Amino acid sequence: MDNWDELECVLVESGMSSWTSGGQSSSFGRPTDKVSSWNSGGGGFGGGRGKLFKIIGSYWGGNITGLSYYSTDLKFLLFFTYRPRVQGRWWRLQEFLFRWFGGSQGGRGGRGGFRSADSLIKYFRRLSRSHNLTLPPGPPKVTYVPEALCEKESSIFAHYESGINFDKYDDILVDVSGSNPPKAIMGFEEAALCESLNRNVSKSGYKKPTPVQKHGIPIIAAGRDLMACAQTGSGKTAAFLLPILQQLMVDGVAASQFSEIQEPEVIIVAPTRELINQIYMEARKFAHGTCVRPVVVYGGISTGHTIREILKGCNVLCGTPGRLMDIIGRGKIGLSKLRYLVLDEADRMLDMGFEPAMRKLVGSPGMPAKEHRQTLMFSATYPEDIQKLAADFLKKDYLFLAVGVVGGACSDVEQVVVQVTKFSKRDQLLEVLKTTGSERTMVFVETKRQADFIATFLCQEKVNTTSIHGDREQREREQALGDFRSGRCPVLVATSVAARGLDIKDVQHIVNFDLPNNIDEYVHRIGRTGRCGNTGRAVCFFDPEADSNLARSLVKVLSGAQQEVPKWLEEAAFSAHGTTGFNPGGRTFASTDSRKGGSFQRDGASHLAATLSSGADDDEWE
Ligand SMILES: Nc1ncnc2c1ncn2[C@@H]1O[C@H](COP(=O)(O)OP(=O)(O)OP(=O)(O)O)[C@@H](O)[C@H]1O
Repeated sequence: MDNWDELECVLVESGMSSWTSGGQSSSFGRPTDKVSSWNSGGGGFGGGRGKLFKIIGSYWGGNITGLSYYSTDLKFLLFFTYRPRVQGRWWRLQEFLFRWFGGSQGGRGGRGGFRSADSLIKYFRRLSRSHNLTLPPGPPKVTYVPEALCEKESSIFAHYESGINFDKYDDILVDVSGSNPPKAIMGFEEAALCESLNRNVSKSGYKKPTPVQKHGIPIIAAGRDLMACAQTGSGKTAAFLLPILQQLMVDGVAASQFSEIQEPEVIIVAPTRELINQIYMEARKFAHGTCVRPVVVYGGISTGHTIREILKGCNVLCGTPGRLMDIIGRGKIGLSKLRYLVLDEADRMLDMGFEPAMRKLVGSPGMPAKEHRQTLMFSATYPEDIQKLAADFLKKDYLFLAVGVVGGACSDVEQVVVQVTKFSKRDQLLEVLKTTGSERTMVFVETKRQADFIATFLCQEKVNTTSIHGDREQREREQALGDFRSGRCPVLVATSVAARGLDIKDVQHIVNFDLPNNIDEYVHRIGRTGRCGNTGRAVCFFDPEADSNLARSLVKVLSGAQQEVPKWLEEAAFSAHGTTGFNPGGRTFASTDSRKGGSFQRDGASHLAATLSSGADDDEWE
């Protein structure tokens, strides 16, 4: 039952016919006859009462991925969600059931009378116990092992050049709040890095630090906790890796190859497999030729392989939350030596989906209390409610570093908003792609199904396209990213799984085919281009029927990044009620540290609503 540790199940009485016929019409999705690869063996699972369950298909709606089981005796549907607490699906499932059973939204009648989703769930739990149901076996073992990495220096230090606007970083306003911040450095030489780190920095093509590095490196080196916010593509990764590696070098760590339990000094977490892998590659690059050994763990690859890698020695453990907690739970990782905990894309790591996992991580046996470790958080966006929550993880005197406007889009990205209708989008996408030619373009859509659909459509139109989303196997995801990086497929259709952190050379265009529900997600998506002083272009399809809730925040992001705001969008914004607020600071820089109660205002409840309704992305994340 190992794989089902985090699993919850619920029974839904009757309603079978509507499900099998696909007639269910909840806004949360609909059942399909798609059966996940690991359960395609069909039904006949032995339940508490023998042959009770038969798989009728996998339920994957907009927000939940789960499985449906049908009990012929009991006339029940049984839903499972895989690692729901980690991935935030559980809440959605509750909400779905609540509505379905006559909760706040009325719904399908059914039992009704439940005062809360909680009481509904309690009822299902009791029901499940009274029928002595047992869970089916978990998914089969994942056997995928990624190709061994190339050890050639030319590959380790491969990088792209910073762009013409790199020096413009010097003009960005920076605000450090909190007591006694250390002085910023002006060049890498002031960072007092050891020889091997200095060598690796210059082999990476870094000549001078970006603002987040100028301020972040001395703050971390001074042992302070940090919440840092800087625009996409401005070098946050090196801002935390360099001072951490430097300290490890000073203290002289060496990964032990002979221990059954590895005790890393550093844990870095990030929300997606591809991003954590990229952070690992950066750590490997900067640690090249030193005694520090980084290791990466994430879902979709063989656990045995992962454990073998860890047991070769591990100082810096990079992981996605699910696999990280799994490995810690298996007793392969001891936490007592941990000195640094880094949350990249920290606002994502602390929102509804991941917060429980992060709390579990910091509450794990042996994990040093926050007073005895250094906790570092980085992102380009920081909703105020998340900032408040983040403070739980940080020492009281943490520093808040804001480079530019918190949540602001990178001004090196030209943003164009095009008014569309649901039905004109595909043709308009083809029009856009005619102008981009073979230049690398990422097309963001809202659901996995849509990603498959659009990728297939583009292939039929003879556009070399690949796709990445959470339903693809890890091997396929890596292949897709590889094909896109190499230019074999210059168009990548992606869900929000690729919105954050990915740093891919020469991505010149972003198309928001579907707008996300959350403006922060938009900022991250368009930040896949215009990185490190380079310029890029982002086209956004705006369907007034579907996207009006984003109009106001979009106008604010556009004007904050000195972009042209179309008149029709301004009008739409004027008449619409935005679901998400956005720092209206725009031209004048304003303090954005929530402790100051500064001018940065976001309606906490509405952010929550936006997070909860944020499309299909939740089961995309690790
Ligand atoms: N000082 C520097 N000089 C030159 N290149 C740099 C420097 N710092 C970082 N880079 C490069 O800039 C690119 C973007 O850096 P990075 O991925 O760390 O940005 P980020 O701020 O984490 O972005 P995101 O918010 O999208 O995660 C990388 O290719 C990185 O190697």
